[in-house]
Amino acid sequence: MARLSTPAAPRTSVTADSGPHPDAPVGPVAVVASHRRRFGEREVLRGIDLSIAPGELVALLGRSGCGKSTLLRGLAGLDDVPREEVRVTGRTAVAFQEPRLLPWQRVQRNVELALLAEGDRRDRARRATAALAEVGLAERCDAWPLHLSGGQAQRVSLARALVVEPELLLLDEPFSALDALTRIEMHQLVIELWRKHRMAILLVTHDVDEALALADRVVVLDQGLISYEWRTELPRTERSPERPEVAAARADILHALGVRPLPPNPDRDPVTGRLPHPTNPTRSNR
Ligand SMILES: Nc1ncnc2c1ncn2[C@@H]1O[C@H](COP(=O)(O)OP(=O)(O)OP(=O)(O)O)[C@@H](O)[C@H]1O
Repeated sequence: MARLSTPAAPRTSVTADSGPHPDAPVGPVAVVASHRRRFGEREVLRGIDLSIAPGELVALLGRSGCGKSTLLRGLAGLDDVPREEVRVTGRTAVAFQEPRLLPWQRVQRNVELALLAEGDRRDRARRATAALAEVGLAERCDAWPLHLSGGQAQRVSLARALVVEPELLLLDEPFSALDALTRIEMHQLVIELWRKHRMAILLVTHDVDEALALADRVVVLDQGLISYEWRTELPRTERSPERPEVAAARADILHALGVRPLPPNPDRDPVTGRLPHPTNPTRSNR
């Protein structure tokens, strides 16, 4: 992975309710240009162009196997990609779908290990403690990973990513294995952390509603190419699914993903909207 050297300069806000840190560089934190990736005979990425601004929160949506994680791995420096195709400025950190904690190390040590090349032992411990407090786990520093709930383990994974103070945080479906309520709490936590630290985030997800609720920009990947983009400056508190522009974006994104809308019930009267007299009560309100 190549890193851009960019001059430090102030930058204007990219969103309605957050934006880059005042000290953030003026240029993009990541630039992907005509990026292709082949595994054997199969070309998984067929010419991706994507630029991520400092402080921007981008959601990457796509069907299973379309190449989302491949693109993320290239950005994270976990794949050998040509430097002219994938350039990243500053630090990156990744949180995956599985927390990937070392079970033989306590929570605190799992987070400290992300800093192995930095500072002295006391500094690493202090930063890990602070990161764990930020994700609400100050009390669990001495716990073993096996004693954590799924949501807690995912919080540790987030703390381990945050502790390196990334300019670009890469999240690869980090909420998909969580129950619905824990997922909502994690969404709120990610937004709080993002507002506070103002790093850019690339969130890989299958969940259209999660993407619409969290992102400034939703990018759809289809058959190795970006097929659709939606940008918004709507504050997150005003993105109810009923809002016409959100509903329209949802329909467009589903269309871009190849999901066809449910056809209207042919039994319903097109003028009155009423269904015929219910001979079968279980069908009466479909
Ligand atoms: N190291 C590899 N070697 C061979 N094939 C690979 C490798 N990594 C990924 N692939 C293939 O590339 C394709 C895209 O994989 P990728 O994991 O990027 O998809 P994805 O969109 O993230 O899928 P999912 O949503 O299911 O996680 C898949 O067909 C996968 O099998």
